[in-house]
Amino acid sequence: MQTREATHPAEITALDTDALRARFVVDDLFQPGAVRFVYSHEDRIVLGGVVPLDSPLSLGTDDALYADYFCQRRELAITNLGGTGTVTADGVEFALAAEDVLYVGRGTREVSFASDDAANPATYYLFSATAHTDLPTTLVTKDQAAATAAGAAETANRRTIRKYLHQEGVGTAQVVLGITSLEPGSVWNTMPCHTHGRRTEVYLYYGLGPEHRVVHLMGEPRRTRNLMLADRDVVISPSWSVHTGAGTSNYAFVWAMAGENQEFDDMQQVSTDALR
Ligand SMILES: O=C[C@H](O)[C@@H](O)CC(=O)C(=O)O
Ligand SMILES: [Zn+2]
Repeated sequence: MQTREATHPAEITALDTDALRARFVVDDLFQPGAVRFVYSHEDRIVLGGVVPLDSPLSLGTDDALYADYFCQRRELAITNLGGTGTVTADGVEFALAAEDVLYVGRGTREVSFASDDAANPATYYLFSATAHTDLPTTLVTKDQAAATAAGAAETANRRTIRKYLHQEGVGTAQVVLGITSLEPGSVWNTMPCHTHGRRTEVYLYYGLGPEHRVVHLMGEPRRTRNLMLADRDVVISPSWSVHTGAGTSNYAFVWAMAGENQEFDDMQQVSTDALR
Protein backbone atom coordinates (compact mmCIF):
# COMPACT_ATOMS: atom_id res chain seq x y z
CA MET A 1 0.00 0.00 0.00
CA GLN A 2 1.36 3.44 -0.91
CA THR A 3 1.41 6.02 1.88
CA ARG A 4 0.65 9.72 1.53
CA GLU A 5 1.74 11.82 4.49
CA ALA A 6 -0.34 14.77 5.69
CA THR A 7 0.71 18.22 4.44
CA HIS A 8 0.89 21.64 6.08
CA PRO A 9 -0.59 24.29 3.76
CA ALA A 10 2.55 26.45 3.83
CA GLU A 11 4.55 23.51 2.42
CA ILE A 12 2.89 23.50 -0.96
CA THR A 13 4.23 26.87 -2.07
CA ALA A 14 7.67 25.21 -2.35
CA LEU A 15 6.49 22.18 -4.35
CA ASP A 16 6.87 21.95 -8.10
CA THR A 17 4.27 20.18 -10.23
CA ASP A 18 5.74 16.68 -9.80
CA ALA A 19 6.08 17.08 -6.03
CA LEU A 20 2.56 18.42 -5.75
CA ARG A 21 1.20 15.47 -7.73
CA ALA A 22 3.19 13.00 -5.63
CA ARG A 23 1.40 14.29 -2.53
CA PHE A 24 -2.14 14.77 -3.75
CA VAL A 25 -2.80 12.96 -7.04
CA VAL A 26 -3.33 9.23 -7.48
CA ASP A 27 -3.21 8.37 -11.18
CA ASP A 28 -2.61 4.61 -11.06
CA LEU A 29 -5.37 3.22 -8.85
CA PHE A 30 -7.11 1.12 -11.52
CA GLN A 31 -5.07 -1.75 -12.97
CA PRO A 32 -6.78 -4.64 -14.81
CA GLY A 33 -6.81 -7.75 -12.65
CA ALA A 34 -5.41 -5.98 -9.58
CA VAL A 35 -6.28 -4.51 -6.18
CA ARG A 36 -4.46 -1.24 -5.39
CA PHE A 37 -4.53 0.85 -2.21
CA VAL A 38 -3.28 4.24 -1.05
CA TYR A 39 -3.18 5.12 2.66
CA SER A 40 -3.57 8.87 3.27
CA HIS A 41 -2.72 10.32 6.65
CA GLU A 42 -5.32 13.02 5.95
CA ASP A 43 -8.09 11.64 8.20
CA ARG A 44 -6.61 8.12 7.72
CA ILE A 45 -8.54 7.63 4.51
CA VAL A 46 -7.70 4.53 2.47
CA LEU A 47 -8.38 4.75 -1.27
CA GLY A 48 -8.52 1.70 -3.47
CA GLY A 49 -9.09 0.46 -6.98
CA VAL A 50 -10.23 -3.06 -7.87
CA VAL A 51 -10.67 -4.25 -11.47
CA PRO A 52 -11.59 -7.96 -11.57
CA LEU A 53 -11.32 -9.72 -14.93
CA ASP A 54 -12.03 -13.47 -15.30
CA SER A 55 -11.64 -14.38 -11.64
CA PRO A 56 -12.84 -12.64 -8.47
CA LEU A 57 -10.44 -10.52 -6.42
CA SER A 58 -10.55 -10.38 -2.65
CA LEU A 59 -10.13 -7.28 -0.52
CA GLY A 60 -7.47 -8.77 1.72
CA THR A 61 -5.73 -6.55 4.25
CA ASP A 62 -2.38 -4.81 4.52
CA ASP A 63 0.39 -4.38 7.09
CA ALA A 64 -0.36 -0.63 7.11
CA LEU A 65 -3.69 -1.39 8.81
CA TYR A 66 -2.26 -3.75 11.47
CA ALA A 67 -5.61 -5.54 11.31
CA ASP A 68 -6.77 -9.13 10.94
CA TYR A 69 -9.04 -8.03 8.11
CA PHE A 70 -9.60 -4.76 6.26
CA CYS A 71 -12.89 -3.76 7.91
CA GLN A 72 -11.86 -4.73 11.45
CA ARG A 73 -11.83 -1.05 12.45
CA ARG A 74 -13.00 0.54 9.19
CA GLU A 75 -16.02 1.15 7.04
CA LEU A 76 -15.77 0.98 3.27
CA ALA A 77 -17.68 2.60 0.41
CA ILE A 78 -17.45 0.82 -2.96
CA THR A 79 -18.49 2.72 -6.09
CA ASN A 80 -18.69 0.89 -9.40
CA LEU A 81 -17.52 3.02 -12.32
CA GLY A 82 -17.46 0.30 -14.96
CA GLY A 83 -19.45 -2.68 -16.25
CA THR A 84 -21.84 -4.65 -14.05
CA GLY A 85 -20.43 -6.86 -11.33
CA THR A 86 -20.99 -8.51 -7.99
CA VAL A 87 -19.52 -7.68 -4.60
CA THR A 88 -19.81 -10.38 -1.95
CA ALA A 89 -19.66 -9.26 1.68
CA ASP A 90 -19.59 -12.04 4.30
CA GLY A 91 -21.41 -14.37 1.91
CA VAL A 92 -24.11 -11.92 0.78
CA GLU A 93 -23.99 -10.97 -2.92
CA PHE A 94 -24.75 -7.47 -4.15
CA ALA A 95 -25.09 -6.68 -7.87
CA LEU A 96 -23.60 -3.30 -8.75
CA ALA A 97 -24.29 -1.50 -12.02
CA ALA A 98 -22.36 1.62 -13.00
CA GLU A 99 -22.73 4.41 -10.41
CA ASP A 100 -24.15 2.11 -7.71
CA VAL A 101 -22.52 2.32 -4.29
CA LEU A 102 -22.17 -0.44 -1.70
CA TYR A 103 -21.58 0.59 1.90
CA VAL A 104 -19.71 -2.12 3.83
CA GLY A 105 -19.94 -1.82 7.59
CA ARG A 106 -17.20 -2.27 10.16
CA GLY A 107 -16.80 -5.90 11.22
CA THR A 108 -17.31 -7.37 7.74
CA ARG A 109 -14.63 -10.04 7.41
CA GLU A 110 -14.64 -11.08 3.78
CA VAL A 111 -15.24 -8.93 0.74
CA SER A 112 -14.70 -10.10 -2.83
CA PHE A 113 -15.20 -8.44 -6.19
CA ALA A 114 -16.22 -9.88 -9.56
CA SER A 115 -17.05 -8.62 -13.02
CA ASP A 116 -19.91 -10.02 -15.12
CA ASP A 117 -17.88 -9.59 -18.30
CA ALA A 118 -14.07 -9.37 -18.37
CA ALA A 119 -14.33 -7.49 -21.69
CA ASN A 120 -16.21 -4.68 -19.90
CA PRO A 121 -15.00 -5.15 -16.32
CA ALA A 122 -16.55 -3.66 -13.24
CA THR A 123 -14.24 -0.96 -11.91
CA TYR A 124 -14.56 -0.55 -8.18
CA TYR A 125 -13.40 2.63 -6.47
CA LEU A 126 -12.88 2.18 -2.73
CA PHE A 127 -13.03 4.89 -0.08
CA SER A 128 -12.55 3.82 3.53
CA ALA A 129 -12.35 5.59 6.89
CA THR A 130 -12.00 4.41 10.46
CA ALA A 131 -15.32 3.64 12.15
CA HIS A 132 -16.40 3.61 15.82
CA THR A 133 -19.48 1.45 15.26
CA ASP A 134 -20.82 -1.45 13.19
CA LEU A 135 -23.50 -0.44 10.68
CA PRO A 136 -25.31 -2.67 8.18
CA THR A 137 -23.84 -3.31 4.76
CA THR A 138 -26.25 -1.57 2.35
CA LEU A 139 -26.50 -1.10 -1.40
CA VAL A 140 -27.47 2.36 -2.67
CA THR A 141 -28.30 2.30 -6.36
CA LYS A 142 -28.09 5.38 -8.57
CA ASP A 143 -31.91 5.64 -8.52
CA GLN A 144 -31.97 5.59 -4.73
CA ALA A 145 -29.48 8.43 -4.32
CA ALA A 146 -30.84 11.88 -3.41
CA ALA A 147 -30.48 14.00 -6.56
CA THR A 148 -30.41 17.80 -6.71
CA ALA A 149 -29.97 20.01 -9.77
CA ALA A 150 -27.37 22.77 -9.41
CA GLY A 151 -25.77 25.52 -11.47
CA ALA A 152 -26.81 27.31 -14.64
CA ALA A 153 -25.88 27.32 -18.32
CA GLU A 154 -24.71 30.95 -18.02
CA THR A 155 -22.00 29.91 -15.56
CA ALA A 156 -21.17 26.68 -17.44
CA ASN A 157 -21.92 24.55 -14.36
CA ARG A 158 -25.28 22.81 -14.84
CA ARG A 159 -24.93 19.58 -12.93
CA THR A 160 -26.72 16.96 -10.83
CA ILE A 161 -25.40 16.30 -7.34
CA ARG A 162 -26.38 12.82 -6.09
CA LYS A 163 -25.87 12.04 -2.40
CA TYR A 164 -25.49 8.32 -1.70
CA LEU A 165 -24.06 8.10 1.82
CA HIS A 166 -25.11 11.05 3.95
CA GLN A 167 -26.78 12.04 7.19
CA GLU A 168 -30.34 12.04 5.82
CA GLY A 169 -29.85 8.76 3.94
CA VAL A 170 -27.82 5.62 4.60
CA GLY A 171 -25.99 6.36 7.82
CA THR A 172 -22.28 5.77 8.20
CA ALA A 173 -19.74 6.34 10.96
CA GLN A 174 -17.75 8.97 9.03
CA VAL A 175 -18.05 8.65 5.28
CA VAL A 176 -20.17 11.05 3.22
CA LEU A 177 -20.19 10.20 -0.50
CA GLY A 178 -21.87 11.25 -3.70
CA ILE A 179 -21.50 11.62 -7.44
CA THR A 180 -21.83 14.85 -9.39
CA SER A 181 -22.43 14.73 -13.17
CA LEU A 182 -22.06 17.75 -15.43
CA GLU A 183 -24.37 18.41 -18.36
CA PRO A 184 -22.86 18.65 -21.86
CA GLY A 185 -21.55 22.20 -22.30
CA SER A 186 -21.00 22.65 -18.56
CA VAL A 187 -17.45 22.35 -17.26
CA TRP A 188 -17.15 23.91 -13.78
CA ASN A 189 -17.59 21.95 -10.58
CA THR A 190 -17.87 23.40 -7.10
CA MET A 191 -17.63 27.07 -8.13
CA PRO A 192 -18.00 29.28 -6.09
CA CYS A 193 -15.70 26.98 -4.14
CA HIS A 194 -15.29 26.18 -0.45
CA THR A 195 -13.16 24.52 2.15
CA HIS A 196 -14.40 22.47 5.11
CA GLY A 197 -12.10 22.67 8.07
CA ARG A 198 -13.57 19.58 9.68
CA ARG A 199 -13.23 17.14 6.78
CA THR A 200 -10.87 15.86 4.12
CA GLU A 201 -12.44 15.42 0.69
CA VAL A 202 -11.31 13.27 -2.22
CA TYR A 203 -12.47 13.71 -5.83
CA LEU A 204 -12.24 10.96 -8.46
CA TYR A 205 -12.86 12.39 -11.91
CA TYR A 206 -14.27 10.11 -14.63
CA GLY A 207 -16.24 10.20 -17.85
CA LEU A 208 -13.56 12.32 -19.54
CA GLY A 209 -12.40 11.38 -23.03
CA PRO A 210 -8.70 10.45 -23.32
CA GLU A 211 -7.87 13.79 -24.95
CA HIS A 212 -9.63 15.80 -22.22
CA ARG A 213 -8.47 17.08 -18.83
CA VAL A 214 -9.88 18.75 -15.74
CA VAL A 215 -7.91 21.76 -14.52
CA HIS A 216 -8.31 21.12 -10.79
CA LEU A 217 -7.59 23.91 -8.32
CA MET A 218 -6.29 23.19 -4.84
CA GLY A 219 -4.58 25.04 -1.99
CA GLU A 220 -5.60 27.76 0.39
CA PRO A 221 -7.98 30.25 -1.26
CA ARG A 222 -5.38 33.04 -1.22
CA ARG A 223 -2.72 30.92 -2.96
CA THR A 224 -4.20 28.30 -5.26
CA ARG A 225 -2.32 25.77 -7.38
CA ASN A 226 -3.50 23.80 -10.39
CA LEU A 227 -3.34 20.10 -11.26
CA MET A 228 -4.11 18.69 -14.72
CA LEU A 229 -6.21 15.56 -14.17
CA ALA A 230 -7.22 12.83 -16.60
CA ASP A 231 -10.00 10.24 -16.59
CA ARG A 232 -10.02 8.21 -13.34
CA ASP A 233 -7.44 10.38 -11.61
CA VAL A 234 -7.99 10.96 -7.91
CA VAL A 235 -7.07 14.09 -5.93
CA ILE A 236 -6.87 14.41 -2.14
CA SER A 237 -7.99 17.74 -0.64
CA PRO A 238 -6.82 18.38 2.91
CA SER A 239 -9.26 20.31 5.08
CA TRP A 240 -7.51 23.64 4.30
CA SER A 241 -7.73 23.18 0.54
CA VAL A 242 -10.29 24.35 -1.99
CA HIS A 243 -11.40 21.66 -4.45
CA THR A 244 -12.88 22.89 -7.68
CA GLY A 245 -12.12 22.57 -11.34
CA ALA A 246 -13.06 23.17 -14.94
CA GLY A 247 -12.88 20.52 -17.64
CA THR A 248 -12.13 20.76 -21.33
CA SER A 249 -15.44 18.84 -21.67
CA ASN A 250 -18.14 17.72 -19.28
CA TYR A 251 -17.39 14.84 -16.89
CA ALA A 252 -18.50 13.34 -13.59
CA PHE A 253 -16.77 12.85 -10.26
CA VAL A 254 -17.16 10.85 -7.08
CA TRP A 255 -16.71 13.10 -4.04
CA ALA A 256 -16.15 11.52 -0.65
CA MET A 257 -15.35 12.93 2.74
CA ALA A 258 -14.34 11.84 6.22
CA GLY A 259 -13.51 13.72 9.38
CA GLU A 260 -14.99 15.47 12.37
CA ASN A 261 -18.62 15.59 11.24
CA GLN A 262 -20.99 14.69 8.41
CA GLU A 263 -22.78 18.03 7.96
CA PHE A 264 -22.76 18.48 4.19
CA ASP A 265 -23.43 22.22 4.61
CA ASP A 266 -20.60 22.78 7.10
CA MET A 267 -18.49 24.53 4.46
CA GLN A 268 -16.53 27.73 4.47
CA GLN A 269 -17.70 29.39 1.26
CA VAL A 270 -15.00 31.27 -0.63
CA SER A 271 -16.05 34.26 -2.66
CA THR A 272 -14.58 34.00 -6.14
CA ASP A 273 -12.94 37.44 -5.95
CA ALA A 274 -10.96 36.27 -2.88
CA LEU A 275 -9.16 33.55 -4.86
CA ARG A 276 -5.52 34.13 -5.77
O1 LIG B 1 -18.36 19.18 -0.05
C1 LIG B 1 -19.07 18.90 -1.09
C2 LIG B 1 -18.39 18.61 -2.33
O2 LIG B 1 -17.29 19.45 -2.56
C3 LIG B 1 -19.26 18.38 -3.55
O3 LIG B 1 -20.52 17.91 -3.20
C4 LIG B 1 -19.43 19.61 -4.43
C5 LIG B 1 -20.04 19.23 -5.74
O4 LIG B 1 -20.27 18.10 -6.02
C6 LIG B 1 -20.32 20.32 -6.68
O5 LIG B 1 -20.48 21.48 -6.26
O6 LIG B 1 -20.41 20.02 -7.89
ZN1 LIG C 1 -16.30 20.04 -0.55
